[in-house]
Amino acid sequence: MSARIIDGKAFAAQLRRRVAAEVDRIRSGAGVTPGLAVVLVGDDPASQVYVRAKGRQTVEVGMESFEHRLPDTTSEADLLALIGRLNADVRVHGILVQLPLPPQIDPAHVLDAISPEKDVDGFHVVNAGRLSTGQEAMVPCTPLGCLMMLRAELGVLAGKRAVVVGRSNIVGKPMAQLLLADDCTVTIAHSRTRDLRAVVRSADIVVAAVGRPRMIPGDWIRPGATVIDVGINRIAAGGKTRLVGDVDYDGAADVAGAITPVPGGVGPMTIACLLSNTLTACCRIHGLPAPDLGNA
Ligand SMILES: Nc1nc(=O)c2c([nH]1)NC[C@@H]1CN(c3ccc(C(=O)N[C@@H](CCC(=O)O)C(=O)O)cc3)C=[N+]21
Repeated sequence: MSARIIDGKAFAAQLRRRVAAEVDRIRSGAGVTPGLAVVLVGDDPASQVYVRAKGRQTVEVGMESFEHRLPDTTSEADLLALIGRLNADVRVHGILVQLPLPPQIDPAHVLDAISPEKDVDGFHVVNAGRLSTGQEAMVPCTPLGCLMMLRAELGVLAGKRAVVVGRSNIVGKPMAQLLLADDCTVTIAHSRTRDLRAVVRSADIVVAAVGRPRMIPGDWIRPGATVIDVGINRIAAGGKTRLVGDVDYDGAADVAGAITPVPGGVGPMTIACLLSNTLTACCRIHGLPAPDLGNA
């Protein structure tokens, strides 16, 4: 066990304190209170836990929280109508529609209906395009949190070999764009990658975002590498359940230079970045200088 443990929980608490101070500043200075609307369709228990955590932390940093819980029979038209109202609501600066959505609703229609400047998830195609062309964007929360932890751990990332395992629109692809913008040499690996072990083994930075419990063994990690584990997988363990990442933590911690734990790594940073993005969105909407909280 030699790796430094990257304490995402402490990191997130620190980011929330900075967000809270900025919220205070713009409330007293400009008379504006940032507001975040979270929409949950259906009653998936894990989603309810996250939505509750988001609502609580939003209020804790001094923002307004608007929660909308809709039945899992909600039609796409009704959800789009709600998004239209939130787009027009001047108290709302950020809109998050919790994914996944029930099968009768096409997530692409929903994400495209959210006004890009209120798209604090950064999932709208306009924000994806802006990120990939180096323009000011709303950046997806999970990769943004990973980038902040990497910068804090390593300082300058330029020239590092980064391997992102996973090519999802919400983590893998935007993560690769952020690392590229920080001048890393980036490889995106996935289920069809040949000799994944050798590819991962070449990396100074490994970001694992596949959603398969412990699929990356410790002996794939280059000694001294920095490992960011995005996976949050619930597995059965002795009659109970526990959370594990996409990386075999115990094995990787023996060889890595630094590693994020699960839980307590990327997850808490995701929510803190959501609050940071809401503050950023609010500042942009009101023409206020957006604070630098280590954003992309
Ligand atoms: N539009 C949308 N945006 C999201 O950002 C989004 C989403 N939909 N759908 C679901 C996923 C999941 N997600 C998590 C956030 C924090 C933790 C988190 O803080 N986890 C704790 C553990 C919590 C536990 O014990 O269950 C940790 O890793 O330490 C986990 C998962 C955001 N998501």
